[in-house]
Amino acid sequence: MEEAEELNLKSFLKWAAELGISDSPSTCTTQSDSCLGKTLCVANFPKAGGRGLAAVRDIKKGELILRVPKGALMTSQNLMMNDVAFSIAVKNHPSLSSAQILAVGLLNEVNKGKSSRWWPYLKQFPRSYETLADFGKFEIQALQIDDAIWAAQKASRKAEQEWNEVTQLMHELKLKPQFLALKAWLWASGSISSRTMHIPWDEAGCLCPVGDFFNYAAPEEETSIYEDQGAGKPYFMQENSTLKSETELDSTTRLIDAGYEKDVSSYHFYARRNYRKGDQVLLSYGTYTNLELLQHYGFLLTENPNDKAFIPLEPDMYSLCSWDNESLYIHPDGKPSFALLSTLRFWAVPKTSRKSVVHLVYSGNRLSTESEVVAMRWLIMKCRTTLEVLQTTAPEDCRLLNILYKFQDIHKFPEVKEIPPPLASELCAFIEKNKNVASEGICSLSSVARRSTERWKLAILWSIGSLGCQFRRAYSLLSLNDLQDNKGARKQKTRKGRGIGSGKGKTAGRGHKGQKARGTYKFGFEGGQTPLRRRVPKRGFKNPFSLTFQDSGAIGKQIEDGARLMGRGAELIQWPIHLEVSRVTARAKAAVEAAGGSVRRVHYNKLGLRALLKPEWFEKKGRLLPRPARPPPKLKDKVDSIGRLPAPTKPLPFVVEEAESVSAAPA
Ligand SMILES: C[S@@+](CC[C@H](N)C(=O)[O-])C[C@H]1O[C@@H](n2cnc3c(N)ncnc32)[C@H](O)[C@@H]1O
Repeated sequence: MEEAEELNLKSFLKWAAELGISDSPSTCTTQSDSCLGKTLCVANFPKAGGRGLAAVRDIKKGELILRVPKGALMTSQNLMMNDVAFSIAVKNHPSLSSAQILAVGLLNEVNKGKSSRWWPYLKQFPRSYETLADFGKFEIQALQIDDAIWAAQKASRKAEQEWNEVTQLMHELKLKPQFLALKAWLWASGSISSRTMHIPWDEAGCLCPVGDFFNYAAPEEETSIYEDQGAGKPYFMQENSTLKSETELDSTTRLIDAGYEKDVSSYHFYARRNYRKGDQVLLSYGTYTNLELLQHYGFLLTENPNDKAFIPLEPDMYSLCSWDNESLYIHPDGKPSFALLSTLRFWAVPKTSRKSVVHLVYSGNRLSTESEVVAMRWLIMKCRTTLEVLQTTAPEDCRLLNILYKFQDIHKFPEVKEIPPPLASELCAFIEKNKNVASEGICSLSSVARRSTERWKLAILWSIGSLGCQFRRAYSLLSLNDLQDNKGARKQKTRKGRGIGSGKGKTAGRGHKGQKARGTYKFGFEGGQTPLRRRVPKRGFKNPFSLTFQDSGAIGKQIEDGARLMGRGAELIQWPIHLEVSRVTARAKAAVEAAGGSVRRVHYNKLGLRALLKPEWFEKKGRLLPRPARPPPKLKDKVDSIGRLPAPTKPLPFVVEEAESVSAAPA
């Protein structure tokens, strides 16, 4: 820092301390020489915003690091209160916006020079800005992309129009001729655009001494959630929002890093994260794309997580899209936004099936690999055509950037042959127009030309860094598992035996006669050799005549081949009971007979058992009940009688009639 600048800064910090600005609000600093030094100090960060504020000690997240009282804020209200002439003049121009009034008020104070109470502060303002409104025609064209060119043209048109609107007021205030010029107006409106902070009572905001020394860092994710809800503005920048007091929000849950606090009538700045001694302390002005940063603040971030490259759709796609154009963009990593992706997925499915997939698309689902590939191919093609229409390629832009850096660093002009052809004519014209040749033949750039190169560099940086990267990254959207064959790369399957015209119609490529021509053979046939099922010896035996009896405790379970009475619990039988079962064990029989009862082994075959247990089945089918089957000779000794069908309703007459029934049974 030069000596004069250092002195100016010193006197500014003293002036600020007198107004009550302090970086240690909790300690009393009435007679201090500087408002800074306890928590923050002014430092230079060439790679991150130039002049900024650094931590002089370790700072914890959420700590209050700077307090600016209301009286120290430069607002239209404040300016009018201290200048009656300005206040009267403004009242005669009710159509002016609050930002215009603040900008005129700023010029009015500059016009007063040293007699202005804000003079120490005004000397800290930059001499010029690089916002889009300051871009000349040449620099605007260097942006290359239509949207950006249009935004820059609109910004400079708006600035000119606002200047025309305030000229009358500036004349009434009798400003010096240099402050009536467009250049002065651009400076004033650039200051308002890039240095003001939000206050709830004035849309134009306020100029906040020392507070406007904080450089910018993009908001972190949790902050942006809240910002999204406020349509792109951080919470503290939204209208009607008053900052919650320190007591309402504890330091760790604080969502914002600066804001006006009504209850203490001051602007407060909080640390958004932990800082080590010497770190630059940064502030989030809001969520901005690089083009918006360029438009409002005149700088770009090399890594901006909030950057967007907007994608215009084809006319037929807009009818399928319910999102506004603002949400159709590519992220810095090249991935499409949710709105863009779902619109493309919807467009990629055939018209007839769109109705059935609409809910899937809007819940973020992939529909099919084919539609995904179609959507991504369209996006890649769009990015490619956007890049192809640019006048210069990325490597050419990089070369040009190098040349422009050389301009400033060593004041040496490149040989024309070093310059890539598409740029040569522009660059040569620029050099010719702007070079100053000193007596020894050494060339240098005028200060105007140097500022112009600054903006030119920003325009190129934007087009290669911000926009180009996103479009180029979009190429890598397709992953390996999305790959598929080109059309025609797969041969159609030969359809055999479908007409002689195909050449494979008559014998279908199988030749004449024989097993191969007929082509059908038994399952397991191995061409005549001993088949596997005969080569391997049999193991085990399954008796197809075996019967499975449930034991008599299984009454209620499904009975398969009959019921067998077992001896378990035989001691419990104390009354005479007469039983018919399929089989009985000796112990069970002895127990039943000991109690005076009897057990008889009755033979039913499977069908008979079914008729015994489920006679209704036969009735339902309209079939007659079968006749009871006789036991096979092998089982003759194992049964006492054949069963009876239908099921007996009365107890069997034992003892006397038994002999008769046996003799009546067929042999
Ligand atoms: C509120 S002022 C911050 C202090 C400013 N550096 C100064 O010296 O007065 C905003 C301006 O600082 C610069 N700036 C802030 N953050 C920046 C960053 N991260 N990278 C580059 N420039 C930045 C831009 O020129 C912007 O217009």
